[in-house]
Amino acid sequence: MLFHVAMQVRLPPDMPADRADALKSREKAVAQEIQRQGKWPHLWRVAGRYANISIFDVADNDELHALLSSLPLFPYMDITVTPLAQHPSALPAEARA
Ligand SMILES: O=C(O)C[C@H]1C=CC(=O)O1
Repeated sequence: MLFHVAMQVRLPPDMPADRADALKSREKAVAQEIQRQGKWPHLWRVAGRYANISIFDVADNDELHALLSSLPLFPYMDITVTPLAQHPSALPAEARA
């Protein structure tokens, strides 16, 4: 199942820089491991914001929740999930230029 996921990071302004840096470093390692597993095929920065737009490819809602809640920044993110379904006008990838 594909999910569109929008994450807005909101670190507390008074969080010490070394704590924030450690969280971001751990976040990167976990995010890249999930990508290596093929479960996070798109990760895009939203220009001008500490936010991303992602596509997750997972078995079900429970797996998505497990992955999102495993992210070290999870307590500091507002996350909006949109389940994706097939569009009847969408060409299969192999039919596109
Ligand atoms: O920076 C972000 O958008 C938040 C989070 C998502 C992946 C990652 O490495 O950090």
